[in-house]
Amino acid sequence: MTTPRLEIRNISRIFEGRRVVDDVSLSVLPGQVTCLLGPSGCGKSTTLRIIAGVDMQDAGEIHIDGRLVCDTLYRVPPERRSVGLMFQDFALFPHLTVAQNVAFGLSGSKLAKRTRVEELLHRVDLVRHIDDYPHQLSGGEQQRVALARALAPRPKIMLMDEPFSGLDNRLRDEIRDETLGVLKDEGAAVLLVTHEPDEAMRMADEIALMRAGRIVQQGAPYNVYNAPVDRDAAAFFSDINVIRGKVQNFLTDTPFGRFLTPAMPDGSEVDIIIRPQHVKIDLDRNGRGPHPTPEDGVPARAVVERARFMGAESLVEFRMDHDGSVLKATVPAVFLPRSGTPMWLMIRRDRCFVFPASGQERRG
Ligand SMILES: Nc1ncnc2c1ncn2[C@@H]1O[C@H](COP(=O)(O)OP(=O)(O)OP(=O)(O)O)[C@@H](O)[C@H]1O
Repeated sequence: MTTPRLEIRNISRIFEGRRVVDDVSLSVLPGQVTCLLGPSGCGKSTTLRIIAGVDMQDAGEIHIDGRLVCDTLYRVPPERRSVGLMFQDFALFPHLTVAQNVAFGLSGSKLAKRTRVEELLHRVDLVRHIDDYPHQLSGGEQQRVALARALAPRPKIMLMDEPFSGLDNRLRDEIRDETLGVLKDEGAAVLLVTHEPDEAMRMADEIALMRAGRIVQQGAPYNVYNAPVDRDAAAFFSDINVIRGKVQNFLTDTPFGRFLTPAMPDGSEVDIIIRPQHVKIDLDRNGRGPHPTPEDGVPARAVVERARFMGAESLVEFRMDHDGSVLKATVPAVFLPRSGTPMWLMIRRDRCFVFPASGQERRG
């Protein structure tokens, strides 16, 4: 089995009596990108700062390549952990050229340093700017220099805290993809903090979903998206529709048909969750809809409340006939039916998640 490049075990951090990082464990293999994903304030940056060695945990251990670097008694100083850092506001030194910035953390002969600087500037496609100063570069170019500078000493681990959030949308995707390519070439283990699900889906080999100081789910993006552990985990990645029902004899009846709910006790309420892109829309034919199918269950009637064109897709909101709730559907095309148009909706059963009902309703 490969030894994780980075392993943190049962890390906790308490600020003013509040456990902002709560028993967090995770590992990152060499060459792997793990995204620590969660809403603002959930403890992502604190976790990263502890790994970097600029903050100290109250409990737990950090191991790099199988060697303990920090517990509550023993502590390798930050500069000896072979950790590269890249933050959103991790500014370049304004009075140094691009080459001098990249060479900043390097030791060795002048020639060896120059070779490494040129190699990295080739990778990030900035050789032509080697003697320029930061103010002569665009935001995206500065970001690439910061990446080259962080990678120059060949860190075993790269810690990145929202590194792309200062860039405008158009640039961001390009820089993300380019950065990923460079990180993969360099083979460092990467732990990237973000609150944006899209960024995590785009960058990560593995996502660790964090909430209120804890990691609630960890896995490949495909699994975290398609098999969320609970309703909030599902809702973190997209809008969701919630259809509530009551369990009877291990089954739950809904306007979209009957669902098997074997693990739920009789009389309990369940939330059946479906993402808008997995709602199917069909026309109303004189009050009749499509036939039920095993894949999509029973159609339920609704009228269009409003439809909006979003660019890559259209978002249609429906008012359901059976209880007046609102259901959202997205269509990857221009589809803008008039308000009040009757239609039939079906839901893809293989894409439904069933959880015990949570306290707060999120319908309509
Ligand atoms: N030095 C500190 N003293 C007291 N509280 C702190 C300190 N640092 C962080 N916190 C608190 O700990 C919680 C977690 O903060 P942290 O910065 O780790 O969250 P985050 O998930 O990275 O959020 P964001 O995405 O907004 O940066 C927050 O409620 C924050 O106010």
